[in-house]
Amino acid sequence: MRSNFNDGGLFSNRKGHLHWKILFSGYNLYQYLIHARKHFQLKSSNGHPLNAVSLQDTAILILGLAGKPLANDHSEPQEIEASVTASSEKVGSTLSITVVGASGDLAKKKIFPALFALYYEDCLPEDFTVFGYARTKLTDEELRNMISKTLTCRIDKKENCEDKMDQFLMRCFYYSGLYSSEEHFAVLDSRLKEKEAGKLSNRLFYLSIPPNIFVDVAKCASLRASSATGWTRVIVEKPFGRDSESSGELTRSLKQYLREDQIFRIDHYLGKELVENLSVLRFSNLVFEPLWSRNYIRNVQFIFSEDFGTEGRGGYFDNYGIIRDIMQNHLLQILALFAMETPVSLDAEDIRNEKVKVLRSMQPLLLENVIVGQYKGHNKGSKSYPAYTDDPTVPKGSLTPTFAAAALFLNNARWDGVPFLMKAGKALHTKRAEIRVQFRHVPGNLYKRNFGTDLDKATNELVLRLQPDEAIYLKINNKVPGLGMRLDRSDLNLLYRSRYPTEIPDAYERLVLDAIEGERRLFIRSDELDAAWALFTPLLKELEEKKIVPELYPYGSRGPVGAHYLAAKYNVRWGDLSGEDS
Ligand SMILES: NC(=O)C1=CN([C@@H]2O[C@H](COP(=O)(O)OP(=O)(O)OC[C@H]3O[C@@H](n4cnc5c(N)ncnc54)[C@H](OP(=O)(O)O)[C@@H]3O)[C@@H](O)[C@H]2O)C=CC1
Ligand SMILES: O=C1O[C@H](COP(=O)(O)O)[C@@H](O)[C@H](O)[C@H]1O
Repeated sequence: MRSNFNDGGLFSNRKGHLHWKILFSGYNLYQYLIHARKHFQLKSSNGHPLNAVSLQDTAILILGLAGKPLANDHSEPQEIEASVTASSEKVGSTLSITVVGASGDLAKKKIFPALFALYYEDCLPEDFTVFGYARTKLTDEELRNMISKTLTCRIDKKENCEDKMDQFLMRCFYYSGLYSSEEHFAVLDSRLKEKEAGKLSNRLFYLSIPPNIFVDVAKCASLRASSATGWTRVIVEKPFGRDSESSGELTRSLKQYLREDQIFRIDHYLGKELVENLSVLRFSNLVFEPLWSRNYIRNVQFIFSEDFGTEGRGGYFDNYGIIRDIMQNHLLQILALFAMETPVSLDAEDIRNEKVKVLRSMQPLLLENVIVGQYKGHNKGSKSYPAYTDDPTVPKGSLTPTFAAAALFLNNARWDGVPFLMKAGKALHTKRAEIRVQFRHVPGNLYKRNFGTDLDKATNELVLRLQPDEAIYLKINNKVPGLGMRLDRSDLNLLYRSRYPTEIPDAYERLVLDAIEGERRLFIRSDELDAAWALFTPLLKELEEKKIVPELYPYGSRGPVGAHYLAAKYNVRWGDLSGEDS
């Protein structure tokens, strides 16, 4: 179990806790809290003592046991949750995780492996159960066989891994049911109760299913399989609608059955290590924050590229396209984190308040600032690569973009006039995700003549490579050693695999753990979602109404040339095409 608390400091540096220790010594509160700490102090990703409140409520609970009232129905949800969390320690508590859509691709590829990794890292509570739920008929054993194929051990920690896998699999069970059947969820509830054995239960539902059945499942889970004693939370996978209207409708429907604080809208890019590090880099290093504005930054680029097509997911993809699949969520979320003002604290609401301000400050996205593309078939040597429209699940003549580039602007004092460029594409020449920050020219540069006419090539560029091979590097101009005065471009390079020889956790591990711990910072709040859709919906409607034909690009190429013209319009060169990268 990950623990946040510094043993020596718990009571001495928190005045209130010291007070309680004395006040409740008759209940052996110290022992109680130490025990609670051991079992409940899971550390969330913001590194804060999340359960400090719970410990406080432990004291309140004891006060309650001594005759004062406990949180009632009028309390804030978090307060109830905290009191319940605390009371659970008396009777023992358990966590039940139900993966709805357990037979699907995401569940097998990401969710079960993330749960195993958390178990292996001792991040799950001692008492937990995992249930798979889907329509496919499977026995517990068949589910275990299915998921065992995708569980992996950490490269750097192999010891006891096989045993741990077996132990984990023994905690996994399956129930086959329909997504809209309250009766089936009632049976699931009784199966969960059997495993929970009368303990206080916290329940997490992961909706790894197509979006058209989100609401059915939220309804059935909420009405028939909610925990009666602990918290119930629901992780919802994207897509959260396909425009403002459908997203608003989805939010309203979900909120018929769930409170906002129970809904965890996942954007797995927010769980990526380098996206987490973006704020650390900026706010904890004096050298970056003063440069973080229009005064020093010429443009910022958010680049996503995959070297494979929609293989197998064409049916889903054709209804969404690359703008909805990648830009409206992953890239825009990173942009918001990048551009936000310093939040009041690292608390979820403070960070999300700042992000939403960025999203609301975006200038409308004009069609003239967007280019779209679609990959076409291509032969290379003896190998042939299919066109997007060769996918049998894609309608012939589809105009759905598999590539898009956009120039966005923010209407605020910090970023006025700075182009924020996004580029996302499938079936390109490489698999990569990066944030690139290109700085302005050095005014009155003494070494100007050493760069020749191409001053652009000599600007500093900060690159955060999110994947693969995580790295942060800064392109600088440097004197080539020797008697002459020759400059070249070099990198100050932080290559993660050299500096941190441990395996980086998958984004899903961090996010599932945060959901278990009630840490909402990396999940999308409904107002963020509304603002993100408000930005993209008019553009998407215009593209569809005007039936804009995407520019074709060969499978495995660098994408349509239109992207260069778009960047050039703002005097920008795409950083990933400069050919001098580490
Ligand atoms: N796969 C990925 O890499 C990613 C997926 N997502 C999102 O995660 C969610 C799950 O993705 P993924 O696992 O790929 O999805 P799948 O298409 O594999 O669906 C998951 C499960 O849902 C059930 N299902 C599928 N279609 C229907 C339908 N029309 N009606 C009712 N049930 C259906 C099936 O289970 P059964 O038939 O057994 O009931 C299936 O195994 C989706 O919302 C997706 O957009 C997000 C990011 C990446
Ligand atoms: O959400 C999605 O993300 C994946 C890419 O995720 P990554 O973590 O492998 O970079 C993308 O392939 C998929 O189309 C999209 O729905």
